[in-house]
Amino acid sequence: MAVPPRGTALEAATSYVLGIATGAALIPALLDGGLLHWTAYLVILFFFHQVEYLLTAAYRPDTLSFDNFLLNHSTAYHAAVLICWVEFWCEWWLFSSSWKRPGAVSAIGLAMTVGALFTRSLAMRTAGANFSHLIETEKRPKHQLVQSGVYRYLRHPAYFGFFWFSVGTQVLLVNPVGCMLYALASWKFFAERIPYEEALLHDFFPGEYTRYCARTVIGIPFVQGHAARTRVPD
Ligand SMILES: C[S@@+](CC[C@H](N)C(=O)[O-])C[C@H]1O[C@@H](n2cnc3c(N)ncnc32)[C@H](O)[C@@H]1O
Repeated sequence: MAVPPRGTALEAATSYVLGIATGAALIPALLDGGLLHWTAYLVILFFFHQVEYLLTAAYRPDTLSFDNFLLNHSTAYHAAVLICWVEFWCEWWLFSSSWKRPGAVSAIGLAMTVGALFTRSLAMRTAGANFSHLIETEKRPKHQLVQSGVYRYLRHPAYFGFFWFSVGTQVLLVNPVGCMLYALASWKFFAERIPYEEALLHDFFPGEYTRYCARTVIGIPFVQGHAARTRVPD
């Protein structure tokens, strides 16, 4: 089958059709096997990656590429996904009749992933053209500091959504090892990325970003922002 060119609407449409067709074919068999949580995980993961691409296509078509699916962003991500799949299937094989079954824990995980996906999508929509998957190191003339909507309360709603989504997927799968691994790996990633991004934003919007930081929270436990470089004007 011919592969559509990268970064085009045809590519997005093809992946949608393939994803939905494959998913639709698998879902009845998975549900018959009592794998409601695994099915929900696959569906929500599919939507997560699609939404990343489609919102970039809508608001930042200038940066659009296959990378915006966030499928190939790091080896660590692929390793984490592999470990969580291995954990799920080993535990399912051993404990499918007891604690590994879908129940209250997976319902909490599902609520976490849906809430986190919603928050991240809302952030991308609110930030619009000011959002980019790669941190911009030069201020574009049209770059404005977004302080409305979900950014009124959360300083990094997209990162907040990503962090809780990643942990939520492991709660949904009732993966104790995956929960710890994803929480630690995501935490480390954002504990390094957020201060770096904030240092740049202090430079882009001197004073204004400091005042904005003072009235907003990050929402990822124990992650600190970057202290202001400039004095807050009186
Ligand atoms: C991947 S986006 C993440 C945005 C934000 N940290 C969040 O979690 O919602 C990274 C880009 O967003 C920009 N950015 C972050 N916060 C912003 C804000 N409040 N207003 C405008 N641009 C922002 C940064 O300059 C960076 O290039």
